[in-house]
Amino acid sequence: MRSHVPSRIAVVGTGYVGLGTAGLLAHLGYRVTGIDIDPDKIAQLQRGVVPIHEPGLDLLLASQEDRITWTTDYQAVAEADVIFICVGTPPGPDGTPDLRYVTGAARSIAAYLGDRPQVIVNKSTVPIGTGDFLQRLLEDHAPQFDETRHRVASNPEFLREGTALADSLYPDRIVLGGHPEAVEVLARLYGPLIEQSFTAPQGIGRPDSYSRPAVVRTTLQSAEMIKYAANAFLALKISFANEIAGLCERVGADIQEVTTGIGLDGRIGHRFLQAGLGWGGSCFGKDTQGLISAGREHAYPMPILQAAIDVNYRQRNVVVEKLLRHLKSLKGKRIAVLGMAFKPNTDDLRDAPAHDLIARLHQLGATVLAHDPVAMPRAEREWSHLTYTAAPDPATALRRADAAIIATEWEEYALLNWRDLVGTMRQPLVVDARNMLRETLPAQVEQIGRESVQVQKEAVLV
Ligand SMILES: NC(=O)c1ccc[n+]([C@@H]2O[C@H](COP(=O)([O-])OP(=O)(O)OC[C@H]3O[C@@H](n4cnc5c(N)ncnc54)[C@H](O)[C@@H]3O)[C@@H](O)[C@H]2O)c1
Ligand SMILES: O=c1ccn([C@@H]2O[C@H](COP(=O)(O)OP(=O)(O)O[C@H]3O[C@H](CO)[C@@H](O)[C@H](O)[C@H]3O)[C@@H](O)[C@H]2O)c(=O)[nH]1
Repeated sequence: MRSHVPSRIAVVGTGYVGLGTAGLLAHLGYRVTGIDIDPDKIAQLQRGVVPIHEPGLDLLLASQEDRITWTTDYQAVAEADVIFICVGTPPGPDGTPDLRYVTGAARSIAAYLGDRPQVIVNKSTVPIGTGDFLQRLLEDHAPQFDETRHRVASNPEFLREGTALADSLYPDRIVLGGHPEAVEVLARLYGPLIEQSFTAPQGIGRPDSYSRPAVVRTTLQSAEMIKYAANAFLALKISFANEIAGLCERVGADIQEVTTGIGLDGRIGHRFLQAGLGWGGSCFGKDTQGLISAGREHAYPMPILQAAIDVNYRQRNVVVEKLLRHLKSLKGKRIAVLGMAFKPNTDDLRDAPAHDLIARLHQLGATVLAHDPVAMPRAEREWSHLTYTAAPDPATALRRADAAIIATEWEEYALLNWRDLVGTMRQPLVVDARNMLRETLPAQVEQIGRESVQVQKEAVLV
């Protein structure tokens, strides 16, 4: 295989990563086929309906409709120069990533590999060694397999939900692992991204300070490890902030001031030090567990990561403890939960802290009214096992509530007229579990890692 110039791309799996990848590559000028085994999802995409909430994605995909085809048929693999695997790798019961979707996708790809140079790229987050496993699987199952033509590569994805497009268009780095020829094909594919020579899509302009991504050319194993280690480190940083926050509350320090103070050290930085309800989502929990399970396989305990996980899930109880301190018992109490998605600007509910919060409040006898600006329809489908009443708006959730909990820092919650809304509550108690409120409230306001603010004090929360 010599490093050919790619033009046709197949993207296998049309979730958050697959849709982002398809939109990005089409925007860079490639012809893209998005393949998924879920016929409903493909039917929606064919009708121009984007099945997830991701700001700007619908506009981007609509602008590229001439370059992207959506299908359940793997036939397009035969014509593709580069095939991206973007399927899910959910955790199994012991935290080990379940590779059944990667294996399924690889077998389907194998059946259609052509007699031309092709790079098969893993974008899914996979255990270290999966690239080699994929190579062997293709060798065993692809009738046309030829290792001089067909190469496996790893190109981990670093996008965040809610800011997926900006993260994809203006990444800090592009990691390319595998045989140097395959890496070169991918470097050519990403040429316009590396050079930043594309026109910014509508509404997603280049950030002022941004210049170009770094390109990391490495082995399959190191690329796979970079992805896990990056997520583990970010998760660790958040748990560190939350652990320090707990002590701040006990010694009279203020976590917001403390993280500002430590973040100013260039070696530490401000990002991912926001204390609160802890991390959720489909990645941090899964990938920290995935790394620990890789360690277990090699009889290598990873106590720092285990501690980060323990601190994270303990954080979900901190909020309930704060409520109990004020209300004594939650039996018969009416509690408003604002925010259900694991973070703002997404409707993703995977491992969302609000889930555990709602379950615990109900278990303790409370009546829960929950609201989210976009995730409620999805919660109706995915959280049918939980007991709560969906509130059509924050005002309805707060009316006659004994307490309110802000579980997700949606901008619209910061913009609410809290003074008036607090007046409609049965008791003026707000647990701001994301430390987002900035105004003086006629209420008892509890934040994380900061002194609780009393009604009488009318203090300004900064
Ligand atoms: N969500 C994120 O923000 C994010 C960011 C970086 C990396 N990742 C990683 O990327 C991978 C995908 O994550 P996601 O959140 O996009 O997943 P997702 O669950 O949203 O989507 C996965 C898609 O793959 C499809 N699929 C499953 N088996 C298939 C097959 N054999 N052929 C074709 N399609 C198939 C599913 O129907 C689904 O639409 C995971 O490994 C994840 O850890 C996710
Ligand atoms: O200072 C912080 C930053 C984040 N969070 C929480 O952490 C979780 C994850 O947030 P974020 O990382 O912004 O979103 P994800 O979409 O989960 O993105 C992470 O996981 C993806 C999947 O692997 C990676 O691609 C990204 O680089 C990585 O940031 C959310 O619940 C946030 O509320 C905090 O509590 N404090």
